[in-house]
Amino acid sequence: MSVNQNQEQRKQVLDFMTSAHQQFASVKEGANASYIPYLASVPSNLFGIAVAFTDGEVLEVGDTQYEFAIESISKVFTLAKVLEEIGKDEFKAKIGSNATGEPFNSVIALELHNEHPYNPFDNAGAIATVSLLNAQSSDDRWNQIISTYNLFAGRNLTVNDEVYKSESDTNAHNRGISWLLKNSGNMYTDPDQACDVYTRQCSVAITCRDLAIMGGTIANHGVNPVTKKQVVSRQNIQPILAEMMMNGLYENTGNWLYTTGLPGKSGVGGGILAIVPGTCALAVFSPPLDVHGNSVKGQKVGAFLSEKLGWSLLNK
Ligand SMILES: NC(=O)CC[C@H](N)C(=O)O
Repeated sequence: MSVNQNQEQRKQVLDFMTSAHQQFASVKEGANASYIPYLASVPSNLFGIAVAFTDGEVLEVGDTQYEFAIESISKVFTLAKVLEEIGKDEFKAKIGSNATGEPFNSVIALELHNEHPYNPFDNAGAIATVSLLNAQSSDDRWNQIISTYNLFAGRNLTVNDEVYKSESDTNAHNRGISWLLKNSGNMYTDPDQACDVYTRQCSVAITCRDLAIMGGTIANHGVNPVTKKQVVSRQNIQPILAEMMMNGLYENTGNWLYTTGLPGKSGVGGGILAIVPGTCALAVFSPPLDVHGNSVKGQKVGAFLSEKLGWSLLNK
């Protein structure tokens, strides 16, 4: 493609991002997560859209520099690290790749399956995934995780201490899940340590731009499009995208796939990530969530841009 054609296409993407922002800014549906007190206090009207292309160009509209809590989107990047460590076959045997159809923190889902986790995005599987890292100590486990995230983002990320404190004070349910996993032999380190490191990973502060670049690394077959560093091997991209496609937005994943045709992942901090393999990643930040914990505006932007720009993988 000539330079001019490429610039023309990028302008078209930016124009659609701008019209999505204008069109959906006034949407009032949804509510901030409130079960983590800090998240309830984030201004609900913040709204950012960023797209990172595999050549490293990043387009941004709206509040793309505001730092928000990554929450469950972190699960994608810890999954990547653990896949690198133990390989996809062992991962599938120990954690899995099917949906439970239940909420992300469901204990019933765990009980229905002999307390075996089902996938890395429900909390049970996500905490078990953290526990699978071969680490000498809690600090070592944490350092392995944050250094992976830094490679995905191409900069040093930090934990939002207020989020971490708010979440640590209120994570008894997740600690309960961790001990159930221990009970059934599906916890590979001290349950409280795994839950604490998991809580810290959910408290990492990212901007919408960071999230687009982190996703852009997946879209770019594991190579960070900005730093050009290989962060995850190509063979692990398909398992990551499969998990996203199957359960990235929990019980609303089917509706998301129906409208976008793309693997996605949400977090209760208001972020949503969508991957267009080989092309780009879309990141949206808007705190009000649907009842399943997915950003309302994020889902609308994903559907709109995928349709306008022909991103769907199910219509090639
Ligand atoms: N879906 C989410 O983003 C949930 C993450 C949150 N830290 C929790 O464990 O409940």
